[in-house]
Amino acid sequence: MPTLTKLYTMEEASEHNTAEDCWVVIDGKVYDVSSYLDEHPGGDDVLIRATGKDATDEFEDAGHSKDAREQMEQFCIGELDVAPPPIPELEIVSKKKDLPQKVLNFTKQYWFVPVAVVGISVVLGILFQRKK
Ligand code: HEM
Repeated sequence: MPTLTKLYTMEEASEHNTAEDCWVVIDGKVYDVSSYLDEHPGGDDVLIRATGKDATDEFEDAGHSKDAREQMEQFCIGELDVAPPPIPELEIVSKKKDLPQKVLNFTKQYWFVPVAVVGISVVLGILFQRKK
């Protein structure tokens, strides 16, 4: 049967940052080490200082033994929720929607072209009529 892993955000985990209630995040997993503070051979202060952030580097730097790594599993209470940030909504812009506005702008800009063509045609027409 699949086991459900509890997920915690870093914000949630970092709220547990005291000697009575101390969680650390190591390699994507969340550990409640409150009951272990007094027993930790490296001291309780290092654990309290390791709260509120990813303490993987500090944990690895201390060169923990295989024994220590096996021991830590009993304090694991869940995993870090690393949901990707939400993708900003894309605005769907319809090109067709802009078309009437574009036609209007074009017409406003070049209204004189058809007027000039008609004008010139009329003038030329009159001139031809006179020549006849
Ligand atoms: C559930 C988490 C942890 C467990 C079970 C644990 C366990 C242990 C154990 C058993 C030792 C003795 C040496 C060994 O066997 O490796 C130790 C030493 C030490 N630990 Fe941890 N530890 C934990 C987390 C951390 C974290 C997060 C840090 C650092 C921020 C840390 C820093 C140290 C240091 C500095 C030592 C002393 C090393 C030395 O004296 O050479 N530990 N730890």
